[in-house]
Amino acid sequence: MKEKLLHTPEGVRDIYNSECKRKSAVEKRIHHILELYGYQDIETPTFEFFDIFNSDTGTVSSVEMFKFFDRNNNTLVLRPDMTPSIARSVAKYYSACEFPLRLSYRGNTFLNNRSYQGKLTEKTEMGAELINDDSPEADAEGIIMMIDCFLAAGLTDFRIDIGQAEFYKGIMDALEASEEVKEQIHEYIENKNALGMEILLSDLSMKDCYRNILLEYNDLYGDVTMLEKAKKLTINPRCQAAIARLEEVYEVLKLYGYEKYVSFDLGMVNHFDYYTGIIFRGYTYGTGDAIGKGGRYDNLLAQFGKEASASGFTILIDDVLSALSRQNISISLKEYAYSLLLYKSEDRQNAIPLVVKLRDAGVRTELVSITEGKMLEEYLAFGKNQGAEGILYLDGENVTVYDMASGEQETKTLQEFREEY
Ligand SMILES: N[C@@H](Cc1c[nH]c[nH+]1)C(=O)O
Repeated sequence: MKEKLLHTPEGVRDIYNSECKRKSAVEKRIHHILELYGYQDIETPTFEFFDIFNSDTGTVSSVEMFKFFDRNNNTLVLRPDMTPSIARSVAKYYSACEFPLRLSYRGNTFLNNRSYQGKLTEKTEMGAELINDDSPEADAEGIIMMIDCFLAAGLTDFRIDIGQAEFYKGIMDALEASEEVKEQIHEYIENKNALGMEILLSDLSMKDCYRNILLEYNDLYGDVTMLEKAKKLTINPRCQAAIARLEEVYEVLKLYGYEKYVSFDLGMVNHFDYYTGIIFRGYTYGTGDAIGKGGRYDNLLAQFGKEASASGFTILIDDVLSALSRQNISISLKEYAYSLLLYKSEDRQNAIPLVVKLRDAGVRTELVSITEGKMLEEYLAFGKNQGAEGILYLDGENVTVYDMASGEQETKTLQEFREEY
């Protein structure tokens, strides 16, 4: 029975000790980037009414959500996606604002999928949304920030793939085919199944320009030169405009010197229906799935009563962390330098002013009273395991400093020690 009490449900887990420290360090760095671009923090609730995420929103499908009821029988869901919550909140609190609004967030999202290959159903996301700006610069800003966030986290080898929801929609809306056929086409594009597409199209009559583009879909991937090729394949004005937009975004990326990080993928299929323009995903080695996702969603806020353009992205923090460990990239925890101050209860009147002084000086210090019957060595081992860089031991009028990295120790009088800090 006791043993069972120690388990967590499938798909969720504890994050503790050094892993938790690494996670906080990465979050801190990413947050710094979001702040540098002028984004302001916002918090929304962990659960919301089901309607915020219903099928009109175009987010995760209903079966993938954790649902429950409140005492008035309203259906609630653990948020599966941060973006609709931000859209709801903006429509409510910034309804009259017409200027660019930059909001950033950190929060956990929940997907009720079968957890396979150790995939988690609870994920920590950090992201940013830019509302009331429909410019190519705004599209580019999300991509540029995602790159800066990856760099700040310590990744060096990553790639951002950029697609266009409008390009795909341009073709699909112009295509005279049944919904069933369109769904099949969607699936073949998503799975990059060129043979399936060829067989499907051989039985269908359609304009050559659409047939050609569907047959070439798998090859609509690569650097900016691929866009030239795609432009020649279609005269559809929506598709042309969609490509022109990508070219404009590319120009902005070049001004930042960030074009080296990006590739274009017109075969990228929206994972959410709310996207209306550019879509992008960040990939690195050591994780199969994207570690960052984003795009433009100009119709979502209208669902909550505010007509406003919007774009943004999110970074999957847990996946960034596992990529960093698989790539053997260590995260310096220097900014988290910390120590333990050990004292015996009879020295409390000296220990408290001392710990206050240390904290005032910016040293992160845990105050630990030594339990009778326990050995100092046991505490030193515990502190080392906790990642403490230094341990102080207050014993009457003396303070001994143990340097955990070098193993050296030095004893000073309390007076001498106070004068140093
Ligand atoms: N919420 C999206 C990412 C995003 C943020 N803003 C725009 N898109 C996702 O989870 O995939």
